[in-house]
Amino acid sequence: MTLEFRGIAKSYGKTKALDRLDLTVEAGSFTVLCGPPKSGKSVLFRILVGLEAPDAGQILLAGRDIAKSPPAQRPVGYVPQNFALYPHLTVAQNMAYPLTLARFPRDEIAKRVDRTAGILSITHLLAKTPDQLSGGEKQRVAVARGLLKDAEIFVLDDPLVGLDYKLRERLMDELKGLREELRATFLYATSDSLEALSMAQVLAVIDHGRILQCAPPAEVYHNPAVARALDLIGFPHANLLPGKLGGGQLVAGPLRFAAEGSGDVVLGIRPEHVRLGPAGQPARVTLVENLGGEAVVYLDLDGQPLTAAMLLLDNDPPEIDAMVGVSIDPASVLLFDATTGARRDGLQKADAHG
Ligand SMILES: Nc1ncnc2c1ncn2[C@@H]1O[C@H](COP(=O)(O)OP(=O)(O)OP(=O)(O)O)[C@@H](O)[C@H]1O
Repeated sequence: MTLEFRGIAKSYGKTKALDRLDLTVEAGSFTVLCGPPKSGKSVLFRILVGLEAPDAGQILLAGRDIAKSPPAQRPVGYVPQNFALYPHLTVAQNMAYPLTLARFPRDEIAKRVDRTAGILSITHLLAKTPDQLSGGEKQRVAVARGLLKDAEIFVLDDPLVGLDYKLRERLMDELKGLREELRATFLYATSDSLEALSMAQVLAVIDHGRILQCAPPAEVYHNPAVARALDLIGFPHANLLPGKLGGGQLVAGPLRFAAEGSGDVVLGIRPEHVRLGPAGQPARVTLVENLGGEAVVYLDLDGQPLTAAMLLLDNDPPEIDAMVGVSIDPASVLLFDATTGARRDGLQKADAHG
């Protein structure tokens, strides 16, 4: 069932949490909603689940508006951001709790608990109480509880936050497998753009209660629709520089490219497109983060800060304060309107002469 949010608005006093948000979630997709803290992810989810009512807008499920349906009648399973397990109940009882409340038959509950526990590899924990579990195990139980419902759509609000790297990787894999097994739509929120890029089939970028772009992750990464989407997705963060088009040139601080057009623009340059070598414009290295296989190199190019990412195949990263040559392929420069942030034509046909 396709899920469509249309014009969803929600304010708390003067805070606009959702600003006439539109989003279409394809049936059976793993859609990741990625945006900074306070961008409206949790509020959107609470509205979908029915814990809160929108001020305006529709939630269409297969074309039918469910915005006013009682929560229990919505085919939506929910893993909230701040889960709490009941300390006096066992894992099995914790998982079963929402179904017990909804007066499901006992044998049906037992069947579902066993099945979901099996999928999430927590069968051995079912008789334990929360105080006997590690942080990661508790999180897994909370996820399992949200997935127990017979639902078309499962909503997971930042379920891996706070877990260590290895556990996150494992749970990420399991969640992907789970979606295939349940044949349901997964809508997953995170503020970690690397997590979003690695998990999403479809990536919806949210900021200030609006969707900036909704597309496959590679499309968002390589073809951001607006400057803010480039800024939010990817790490290390993209370089965003103010520039001016005119007289056959694009000038951005010390950078110059041949270019058509006129007006104020913002240049977006991914760190991996800032090439370092003996040739090019001289820049001073201000900081180096050595990540093992690659390094993030922070530069000062004639007063313009610039971030470069370099693979460390056979070479060592440069030393702090060393002078390096910087070159940027004009075809990799993304251009945005300085006022609206909207994408403009790039420099594909131009030559750099920096
Ligand atoms: N019950 C509430 N009362 C008042 N303001 C609220 C309430 N719930 C959310 N907000 C505000 O709405 C905005 C969106 O919040 P929301 O929790 O959806 O952000 P989020 O994207 O989920 O952030 P995070 O990644 O930190 O969870 C924020 O400014 C938040 O302070």
